[in-house]
Amino acid sequence: MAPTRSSRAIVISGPSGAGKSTILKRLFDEYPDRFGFSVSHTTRAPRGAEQDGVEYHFVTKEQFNDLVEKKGFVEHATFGSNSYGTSIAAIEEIEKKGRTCILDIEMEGVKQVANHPTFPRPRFLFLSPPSMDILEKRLRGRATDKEADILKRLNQAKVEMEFAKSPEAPHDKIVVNDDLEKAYQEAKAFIVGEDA
Ligand SMILES: Nc1ncnc2c1ncn2[C@@H]1O[C@H](COP(=O)(O)OP(=O)(O)OP(=O)(O)O)[C@@H](O)[C@H]1O
Repeated sequence: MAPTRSSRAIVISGPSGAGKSTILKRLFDEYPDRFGFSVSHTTRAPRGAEQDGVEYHFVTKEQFNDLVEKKGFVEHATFGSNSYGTSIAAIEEIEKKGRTCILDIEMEGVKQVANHPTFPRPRFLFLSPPSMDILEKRLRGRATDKEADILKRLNQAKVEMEFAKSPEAPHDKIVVNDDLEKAYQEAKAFIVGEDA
Protein backbone atom coordinates (compact mmCIF):
# COMPACT_ATOMS: atom_id res chain seq x y z
CA MET A 1 0.00 0.00 0.00
CA ALA A 2 1.33 3.44 -0.85
CA PRO A 3 2.33 5.51 2.16
CA THR A 4 -0.43 7.96 3.00
CA ARG A 5 1.82 10.68 4.30
CA SER A 6 5.16 12.22 3.60
CA SER A 7 8.03 10.87 5.66
CA ARG A 8 10.26 13.79 4.64
CA ALA A 9 12.28 14.93 7.61
CA ILE A 10 11.31 18.17 9.36
CA VAL A 11 13.92 20.60 10.61
CA ILE A 12 12.84 22.84 13.48
CA SER A 13 15.12 25.68 14.45
CA GLY A 14 14.96 28.99 16.24
CA PRO A 15 16.75 30.79 19.04
CA SER A 16 17.30 29.10 22.35
CA GLY A 17 14.19 29.81 24.43
CA ALA A 18 11.91 30.19 21.38
CA GLY A 19 9.91 27.20 22.61
CA LYS A 20 11.07 24.34 20.36
CA SER A 21 11.17 21.70 23.12
CA THR A 22 7.82 22.87 24.51
CA ILE A 23 6.11 22.52 21.13
CA LEU A 24 7.82 19.25 20.20
CA LYS A 25 6.93 17.69 23.54
CA ARG A 26 3.28 18.50 22.93
CA LEU A 27 3.46 17.14 19.40
CA PHE A 28 5.06 13.87 20.53
CA ASP A 29 2.43 13.55 23.28
CA GLU A 30 -0.40 14.09 20.80
CA TYR A 31 1.13 11.76 18.16
CA PRO A 32 3.11 9.17 20.12
CA ASP A 33 3.85 6.85 17.17
CA ARG A 34 4.36 9.30 14.41
CA PHE A 35 7.66 11.09 14.95
CA GLY A 36 11.16 10.31 16.08
CA PHE A 37 14.46 11.97 16.90
CA SER A 38 17.55 10.55 15.25
CA VAL A 39 20.42 9.33 17.43
CA SER A 40 23.41 11.66 16.94
CA HIS A 41 27.05 10.66 16.66
CA THR A 42 29.60 12.04 19.09
CA THR A 43 33.31 11.67 19.76
CA ARG A 44 32.85 12.38 23.46
CA ALA A 45 33.03 9.50 25.90
CA PRO A 46 29.79 8.02 27.28
CA ARG A 47 28.75 9.39 30.68
CA GLY A 48 27.18 7.36 33.44
CA ALA A 49 24.72 4.81 32.09
CA GLU A 50 24.71 6.19 28.53
CA GLN A 51 24.56 3.39 25.97
CA ASP A 52 25.96 3.30 22.47
CA GLY A 53 23.17 3.66 19.93
CA VAL A 54 20.71 4.94 22.54
CA GLU A 55 21.73 8.41 23.74
CA TYR A 56 24.40 8.68 21.03
CA HIS A 57 26.43 6.65 18.60
CA PHE A 58 29.79 6.88 20.34
CA VAL A 59 32.61 6.90 17.79
CA THR A 60 36.32 7.69 17.61
CA LYS A 61 37.59 10.89 16.00
CA GLU A 62 38.83 8.79 13.06
CA GLN A 63 35.42 7.19 12.54
CA PHE A 64 33.77 10.60 12.82
CA ASN A 65 36.11 12.22 10.30
CA ASP A 66 35.68 9.30 7.95
CA LEU A 67 31.91 9.85 7.95
CA VAL A 68 32.42 13.60 7.41
CA GLU A 69 34.56 12.85 4.34
CA LYS A 70 31.94 10.48 2.96
CA LYS A 71 29.24 13.19 3.41
CA GLY A 72 27.51 10.82 5.80
CA PHE A 73 26.39 13.66 8.08
CA VAL A 74 23.62 16.07 7.16
CA GLU A 75 25.13 18.41 9.75
CA HIS A 76 27.97 18.27 12.21
CA ALA A 77 29.85 20.60 14.53
CA THR A 78 32.71 20.61 16.98
CA PHE A 79 32.34 22.14 20.45
CA GLY A 80 35.57 22.31 22.40
CA SER A 81 37.30 19.00 21.72
CA ASN A 82 34.15 17.01 20.96
CA SER A 83 32.34 16.62 17.65
CA TYR A 84 28.65 15.93 17.17
CA GLY A 85 26.71 15.10 14.04
CA THR A 86 23.43 13.86 12.60
CA SER A 87 24.01 11.07 10.12
CA ILE A 88 21.88 10.22 7.12
CA ALA A 89 21.83 6.62 8.36
CA ALA A 90 20.39 7.71 11.74
CA ILE A 91 17.61 9.65 10.00
CA GLU A 92 16.89 6.64 7.79
CA GLU A 93 16.58 4.47 10.91
CA ILE A 94 13.61 6.61 11.99
CA GLU A 95 12.11 6.54 8.51
CA LYS A 96 12.42 2.73 8.37
CA LYS A 97 10.13 2.61 11.39
CA GLY A 98 7.54 4.51 9.36
CA ARG A 99 8.08 7.67 11.37
CA THR A 100 8.90 11.22 10.35
CA CYS A 101 12.29 12.32 11.63
CA ILE A 102 12.34 15.65 13.46
CA LEU A 103 15.66 17.47 13.60
CA ASP A 104 15.94 20.16 16.30
CA ILE A 105 19.11 21.96 15.20
CA GLU A 106 20.79 25.34 15.36
CA MET A 107 21.51 27.77 12.57
CA GLU A 108 24.85 26.45 11.32
CA GLY A 109 23.35 22.96 11.17
CA VAL A 110 20.34 24.29 9.25
CA LYS A 111 22.66 25.78 6.63
CA GLN A 112 24.52 22.49 6.30
CA VAL A 113 21.34 20.43 5.93
CA ALA A 114 19.98 22.83 3.31
CA ASN A 115 23.22 22.60 1.32
CA HIS A 116 23.88 18.88 1.65
CA PRO A 117 24.80 17.40 -1.76
CA THR A 118 22.67 14.23 -1.60
CA PHE A 119 20.23 14.36 1.33
CA PRO A 120 16.67 15.07 0.08
CA ARG A 121 15.63 18.53 1.14
CA PRO A 122 13.65 18.35 4.38
CA ARG A 123 10.92 20.83 5.32
CA PHE A 124 12.19 23.72 7.43
CA LEU A 125 10.22 25.34 10.27
CA PHE A 126 11.58 28.36 12.12
CA LEU A 127 10.15 29.14 15.53
CA SER A 128 10.50 32.80 16.42
CA PRO A 129 9.99 34.49 19.78
CA PRO A 130 7.56 37.45 19.61
CA SER A 131 10.35 39.87 20.62
CA MET A 132 13.82 39.89 22.13
CA ASP A 133 12.39 41.26 25.41
CA ILE A 134 9.97 38.36 25.70
CA LEU A 135 12.71 35.89 24.77
CA GLU A 136 14.87 37.27 27.57
CA LYS A 137 11.98 36.94 30.06
CA ARG A 138 11.39 33.33 29.00
CA LEU A 139 15.05 32.39 29.26
CA ARG A 140 15.18 33.90 32.73
CA GLY A 141 11.84 32.30 33.66
CA ARG A 142 13.11 28.89 32.59
CA ALA A 143 15.72 29.27 35.33
CA THR A 144 17.97 26.59 33.88
CA ASP A 145 20.83 28.80 32.68
CA LYS A 146 23.47 30.92 34.36
CA GLU A 147 23.52 34.66 33.66
CA ALA A 148 26.52 34.37 31.31
CA ASP A 149 24.73 31.63 29.35
CA ILE A 150 21.58 33.73 29.07
CA LEU A 151 23.58 36.63 27.63
CA LYS A 152 25.29 34.29 25.17
CA ARG A 153 21.94 32.84 24.12
CA LEU A 154 20.48 36.32 23.61
CA ASN A 155 23.41 37.39 21.45
CA GLN A 156 23.13 34.23 19.39
CA ALA A 157 19.36 34.79 19.14
CA LYS A 158 19.99 38.11 17.34
CA VAL A 159 22.19 36.31 14.82
CA GLU A 160 19.56 33.59 14.31
CA MET A 161 16.77 36.15 13.82
CA GLU A 162 18.84 38.05 11.22
CA PHE A 163 19.59 34.80 9.42
CA ALA A 164 15.89 33.86 9.38
CA LYS A 165 15.16 37.16 7.58
CA SER A 166 17.98 36.72 5.05
CA PRO A 167 17.45 35.36 1.51
CA GLU A 168 19.83 32.51 2.37
CA ALA A 169 17.38 31.12 4.95
CA PRO A 170 15.71 27.88 3.79
CA HIS A 171 12.62 28.11 6.04
CA ASP A 172 9.33 27.03 4.50
CA LYS A 173 7.37 28.33 7.46
CA ILE A 174 7.95 30.80 10.30
CA VAL A 175 5.79 30.47 13.40
CA VAL A 176 5.85 33.25 15.98
CA ASN A 177 5.48 31.76 19.45
CA ASP A 178 3.45 34.45 21.18
CA ASP A 179 0.37 32.60 22.43
CA LEU A 180 1.50 28.99 22.97
CA GLU A 181 -1.79 27.39 21.90
CA LYS A 182 -1.86 29.33 18.64
CA ALA A 183 1.81 28.66 17.93
CA TYR A 184 1.34 24.96 18.62
CA GLN A 185 -1.64 24.74 16.24
CA GLU A 186 0.31 26.54 13.50
CA ALA A 187 3.41 24.39 13.97
CA LYS A 188 1.27 21.26 14.04
CA ALA A 189 -0.55 22.22 10.85
CA PHE A 190 2.80 22.64 9.10
CA ILE A 191 4.35 19.46 10.49
CA VAL A 192 1.38 17.11 10.29
CA GLY A 193 -0.14 18.79 7.24
CA GLU A 194 -3.47 17.74 5.85
CA ASP A 195 -3.75 14.76 8.17
CA ALA A 196 -3.84 17.00 11.28
N1 LIG B 1 4.15 30.82 24.16
C1 LIG B 1 4.81 30.80 25.31
N2 LIG B 1 4.44 31.65 26.30
C2 LIG B 1 5.11 31.67 27.46
N3 LIG B 1 6.17 30.90 27.77
C3 LIG B 1 6.59 30.03 26.84
C4 LIG B 1 5.94 29.93 25.57
N4 LIG B 1 6.58 28.98 24.84
C5 LIG B 1 7.58 28.50 25.62
N5 LIG B 1 7.59 29.12 26.82
C6 LIG B 1 8.54 28.93 27.93
O1 LIG B 1 9.79 29.49 27.46
C7 LIG B 1 10.88 28.72 27.96
C8 LIG B 1 11.74 28.29 26.77
O2 LIG B 1 11.08 27.28 26.04
P1 LIG B 1 11.84 25.97 25.52
O3 LIG B 1 12.72 25.42 26.59
O4 LIG B 1 10.80 25.08 24.91
O5 LIG B 1 12.76 26.62 24.36
P2 LIG B 1 13.75 25.93 23.30
O6 LIG B 1 13.55 26.66 22.02
O7 LIG B 1 13.53 24.47 23.30
O8 LIG B 1 15.17 26.28 23.90
P3 LIG B 1 16.60 25.50 23.73
O9 LIG B 1 17.00 25.67 22.29
O10 LIG B 1 17.51 26.25 24.67
O11 LIG B 1 16.38 24.06 24.13
C9 LIG B 1 10.31 27.56 28.75
O12 LIG B 1 10.36 27.88 30.13
C10 LIG B 1 8.86 27.47 28.24
O13 LIG B 1 7.99 26.94 29.22
